[in-house]
Amino acid sequence: MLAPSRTREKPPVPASGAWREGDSAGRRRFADLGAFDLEAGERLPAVRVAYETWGELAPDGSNAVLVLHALTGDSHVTGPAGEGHATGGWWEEMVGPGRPIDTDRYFVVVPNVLGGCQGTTGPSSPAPDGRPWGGRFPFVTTRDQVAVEVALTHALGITSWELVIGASMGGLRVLEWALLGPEADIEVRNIAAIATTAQVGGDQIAWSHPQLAAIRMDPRFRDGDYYTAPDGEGPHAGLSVARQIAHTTYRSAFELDNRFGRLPQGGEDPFAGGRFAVQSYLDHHGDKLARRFDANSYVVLTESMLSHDLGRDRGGVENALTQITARSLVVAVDSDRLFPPSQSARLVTWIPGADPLRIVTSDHGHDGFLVEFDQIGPIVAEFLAGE
Ligand SMILES: CC(=O)SCCNC(=O)CCNC(=O)[C@H](O)C(C)(C)COP(=O)(O)OP(=O)(O)OC[C@H]1O[C@@H](n2cnc3c(N)ncnc32)[C@H](O)[C@@H]1OP(=O)(O)O
Ligand SMILES: N[C@@H](CCO)C(=O)O
Repeated sequence: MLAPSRTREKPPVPASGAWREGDSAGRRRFADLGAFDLEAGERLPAVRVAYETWGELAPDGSNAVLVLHALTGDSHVTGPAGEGHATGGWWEEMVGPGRPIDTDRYFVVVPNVLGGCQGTTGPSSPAPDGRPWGGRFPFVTTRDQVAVEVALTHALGITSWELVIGASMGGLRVLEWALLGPEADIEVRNIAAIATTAQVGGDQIAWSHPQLAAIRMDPRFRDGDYYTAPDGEGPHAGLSVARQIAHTTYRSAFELDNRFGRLPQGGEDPFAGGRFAVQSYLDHHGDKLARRFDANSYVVLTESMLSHDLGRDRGGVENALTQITARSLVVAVDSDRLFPPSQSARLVTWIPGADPLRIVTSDHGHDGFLVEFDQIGPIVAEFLAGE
């Protein structure tokens, strides 16, 4: 895991003049933030962040909201497909004019995460020698990802966040933000941590293990250096299998049994080489991700999630949680078997003054945060209104 851990005294703030705003692509804009020393000891000599914004920053800077996406999400939290985006926003019902995170009122910023494949520096970005980083891309932690988001915040001239909100892997960063933001002189007034945890545990590491193996064992993975492979092919099969394993954990056993049960897929016969419908469903989600996501980023981001331990170098999880000063909302999905409600309850127990745990009722498991807008929307709106 991590090389000898060292506590960063302050997240890196680029020296004056190191930051410059880059060009844009569609709605996305780019910020070049300079070099970053990573928690595990390596250095990224040049970090670029792709981000999108909605709304206007108030003259006193008091209305900024940071939305942090999950594993395969991106900066396109709302808005139509097109302008560089293959799909519409992944939290369309949550962010926009008159929606729970109201862009008529708030200035909403959504960065793409460090290590991803949507414009922020990641394994497919060029290394200093001009070739893609590929398998040479360094190990990054949740804290490194937040350190980059802290630098983006400074670069945008934002000194306080009214709300930092995210689910799943986004929620991991929300919790780090609650501690690293104030250390970097950025006020974090409210946090909303949805379907997430303070410390990735044995069950989550276990589910990740065969996903990482599926990608690495694909002969087309080539130790991560497949971008320039002669046949132009990457480890799509391995990535698809990884997604199928993950997707099973994103949905509930109840849903899979009741929605698909033992139904065969279309005209296929499962006893004669055909598939059950649930197998076809997983094939579909696996193939769809393999067409839109980079396998190296999947590996880097999965490993960054495994690094997540809010208590590392902070005297343990509970001690770390007690240092959170933001007003805090914690939301769990009752059928989430990946980030179970017990892990959310732990947050509420130890974050001083946290609102009572809000439980979303859903058959859809962890993915409830992407489905149950009728419940999550009012919960977030009520939390913001209650400030
Ligand atoms: C913050 C972020 O995480 S952003 C990333 C979010 N997006 C993703 O994760 C992309 C993957 N998609 C999903 O996980 C889900 O579609 C969600 C969570 C977005 C929405 O959940 P639901 O509305 O319940 O969708 P569901 O799980 O039923 O999947 C629907 C898809 O499965 C397909 N499907 C359903 N049954 C079958 C079957 N038997 N065989 C093949 N395909 C099937 C549907 O045709 C549909 O395909 P499409 O998405 O290409 O149109
Ligand atoms: N569907 C979500 C699940 C992980 O939270 C994603 O792909 O990011």
